[in-house]
Amino acid sequence: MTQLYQAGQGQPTDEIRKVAEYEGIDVQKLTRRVAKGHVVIPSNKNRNTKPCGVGKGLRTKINANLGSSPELENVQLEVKKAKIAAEYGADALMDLSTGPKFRQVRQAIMESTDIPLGTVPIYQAGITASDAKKAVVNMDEDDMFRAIEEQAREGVDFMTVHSGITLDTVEKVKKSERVMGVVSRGGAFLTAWILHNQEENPLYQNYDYLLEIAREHDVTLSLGDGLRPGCLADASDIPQMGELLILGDLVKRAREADVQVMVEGPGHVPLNQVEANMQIQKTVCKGAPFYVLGPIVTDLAPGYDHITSAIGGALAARSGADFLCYVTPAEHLSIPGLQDVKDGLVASKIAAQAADVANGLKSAWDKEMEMAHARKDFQWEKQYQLAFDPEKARKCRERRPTAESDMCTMCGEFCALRMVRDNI
Ligand SMILES: C[C@H]1O[C@@H](n2cnc3c(N)ncnc32)[C@H](O)[C@@H]1O
Ligand SMILES: Cc1ncc(COP(=O)(O)O)c(N)n1
Ligand code: MET
Ligand code: SF4
Ligand SMILES: [Zn+2]
Repeated sequence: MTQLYQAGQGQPTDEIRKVAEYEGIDVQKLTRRVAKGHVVIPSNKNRNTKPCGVGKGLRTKINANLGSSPELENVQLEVKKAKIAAEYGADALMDLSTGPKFRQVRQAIMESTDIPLGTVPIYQAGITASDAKKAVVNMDEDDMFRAIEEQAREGVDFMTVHSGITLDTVEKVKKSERVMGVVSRGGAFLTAWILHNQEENPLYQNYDYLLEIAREHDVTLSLGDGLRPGCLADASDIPQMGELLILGDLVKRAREADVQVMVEGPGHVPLNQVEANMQIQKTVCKGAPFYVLGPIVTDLAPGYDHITSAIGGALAARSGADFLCYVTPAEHLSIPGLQDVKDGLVASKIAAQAADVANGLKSAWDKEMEMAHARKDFQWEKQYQLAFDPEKARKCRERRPTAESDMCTMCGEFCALRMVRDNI
């Protein structure tokens, strides 16, 4: 019995009750939203985590990507990244490991954190095939479903499946005038597989089997955007939209099978197209939670893509996105380090809060009011405590202290707040 099934019977699950409490919303209302598929709570039956609700009316959530690559693999480093991500407010983690010790990394992350974990099982299938059969394109359907099943048993809470990459959408990519082709890693594995084998994507062809596994372990599916744009010029093009139409159909089928489902989205999108992208997804996918990567709104800032994506992320979350995948300053340049993880998270938290305030979320406004009062009253400790990055705020003030606490070195004795307070 899945959470979606229970919610459909009007029965709030323990997870629904907990999320309703954290978010300060009515349990029955949340149960209805889960039943409709407008909210998902990724929570595998085989793992205990702090439940995190994603979707309509809830605080915008943040995911932090981590994991090893063939170029850098250190299990303890990934555990440290997971801990820093959790410390700076990540609501979920994705282990995107592609190094040989991917199992150890996944296990260590699950053991050292209590927040929901997502994965992309096609990576495991691809790496295993690359190792045992010489190439990713030599993986077969069994390899794919074996990876999904193994990870579902281990307790992975949500899984990205690129089921929208099909013979037809691959054809659309070939015919298109895309500059960047395919930039999604899972999308590339499956596009290459289809081109090599000239067969339909098993994750599409046998989607019902995928749903069976997800239902058995109550895994939430995250329908991958394998054809997301990799540069501004490719945004909102025919391959991206063609894939989205398929995802809309797959959302419906997941819900009919009582499997929770969300949808992944772009990517690299000019600011003026962000809102339309959110509205189209919400319409085509019938209100399914939308999980976006950025969007990055200019490609001219490598080293600062946490900022380019926070700008896009704020507008996206204001326009319907529910879940922001952080982007770190290392994006497009290298695997992120610890500082990158922290900087990426802080930037996403800013984007999410900006959107939550604009969307009128009470909990977001409450914090803004607390900060306003702490500032007015020169309560520095309180300000640090409310800050997304307390350490940085403290360092900034303490490097130039003032003799009196009710001012800072910006204006000194001419402190505006103090001048008016003393004369009113
Ligand atoms: C889809 C997103 O996943 C990110 N991504 C892929 N692999 C890793 C990794 N090992 N660590 C962190 N992020 C990763 C990419 O940078 C892209 O933004
Ligand atoms: C928001 C989002 N989009 C995509 C992916 C998967 O990465 P990829 O598609 O590159 O395999 C992800 N982990 N999160
Ligand atoms: C081509 S780099 C791989 C990830 C990329 N940043 C993306 O938008 O998906
Ligand atoms: S440039 Fe780097 S991040 Fe982009 S697809 Fe290639 S290896 Fe991955
Ligand atoms: Zn990119």
